[in-house]
Formats: sequence, C-alpha cells, structure tokens
Amino acid sequence: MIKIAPSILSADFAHLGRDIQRISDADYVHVDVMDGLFVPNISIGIPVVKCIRPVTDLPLDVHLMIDRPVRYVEQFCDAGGDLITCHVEADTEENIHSAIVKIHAKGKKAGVVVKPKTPASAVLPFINEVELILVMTVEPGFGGQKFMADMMPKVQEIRRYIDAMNPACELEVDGGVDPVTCKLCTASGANVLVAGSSVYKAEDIPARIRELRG
Ligand SMILES: O=C(CO)[C@@H](O)[C@H](O)COP(=O)(O)O
Ligand SMILES: [Fe+2]
Repeated sequence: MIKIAPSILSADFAHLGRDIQRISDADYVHVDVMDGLFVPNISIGIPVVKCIRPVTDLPLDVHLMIDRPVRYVEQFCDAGGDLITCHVEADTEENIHSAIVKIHAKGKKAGVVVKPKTPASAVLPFINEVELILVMTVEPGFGGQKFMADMMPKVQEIRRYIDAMNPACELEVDGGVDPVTCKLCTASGANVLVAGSSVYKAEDIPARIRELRG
C-alpha cells in the first residue's frame, strides 16, 4: 500500500488551513521546516505546526531541515508532530541518536533523512531504531525541483537494508515526485511519496493523490 504525503511547502500560506483540508484524502501532511542554515531557505516552524494540528486528523510528518535538530525535536512533538525526521548530516551520530530517543520518549515516531550526496550506508547506525527512512530525490531547500532519478539505486539499497533489518520501517522519498516519477520510486521500494508541487498544482487534488498512489 503506497502512502501519499503532500508537502504544504507548495500550499498558499495565506490559506494554509483551507489547503490542508484539500489534501484530506492523503495519508500524511508533510511539513518542511527550514532554518536558513542547514538549507539555504527559511520556511515554517513550531508555531505553525501548533496551528495546523487542529485542522486535520492526518498524521503530521515533520521534515526537519535544521542544524542540530536534537535542540528542537521535543518542541516539535509537543506542537503536534506525529513523525519527526532528522537529517543524518545535521549533527554527530551521537546527537542524532539522542534526538531519536527524545522523540520516542514523547510517544512519537522518529525517522532519519539522507541528502542526495549521502550514501545509503549512512542510515545503518539508526536503522533498527527508526520508523521511517527518507531519501531526498532533490537537494533539500526548495519545492518544485527536478527529480533525481539517479537516487533510485540508493532507494533500492535502503529497501534491502530495511527488509533485512527492520521490515516495519517505512521508506519515503521526497522531491520532484509526480505521476511519472512516482512509478520509479515505488518500483525501487519506496512506500511513502512526498509530493508538493505536483499535488498543489493539480486541478483535481483528490484525483492527483489517487494517481500518485497508483
Ligand atoms: O523537503 C523538500 C524540499 O526541501 C520537499 O518536501 C519539497 O517541498 C517537495 O516539493 P516538490 O519537489 O514535490 O515540489
Ligand atoms: Fe520535505
């Protein structure tokens, strides 16, 4: 079963509640948090997560593109995040472990994310502890970028690790996912697809979500 996580980075922030209700057929709401340091862009943070929490029953999938996320994971959990993902590049291995422990202590799900240039093996220190691994299929920082098909061998490699070591773990891809590229992702073993512009630019959003689910 393929899950769809529309990214609200492509929503109209002046009408965020309305735009979240438009994706009620999805499986997760993907929330891109950017600090202007880990990535060259600034988006939304803790107060916005708190405000959108009552607007939807869908789980909030909070993608932290921030430096040293261990400093903030508890606040994102308290604000209403259900699944909090941290980039392995954003801190030491020890601190990423601490972030995962803190997220679990709040009763929430934890995940790790890898940027395009980071090898698949970088998830191995965390694979037994997380509920989700996210593979970036664009350089993080902006919506609407071109899908990097050359990330598919990495998705396949991580799928093999997951099947061998933690079969319940979800495998998510993020960046440039549309009705064509989604097929490459699912064929490579991804089961959660983040899609920002391809969902929010669609004339019929529920139909687009069904199309991506395949
Ligand atoms: O994390 C990010 C970008 O850094 C993503 O979640 C994008 O927001 C996805 O947008 P599209 O590439 O689907 O337009
Ligand atoms: Fe994202």
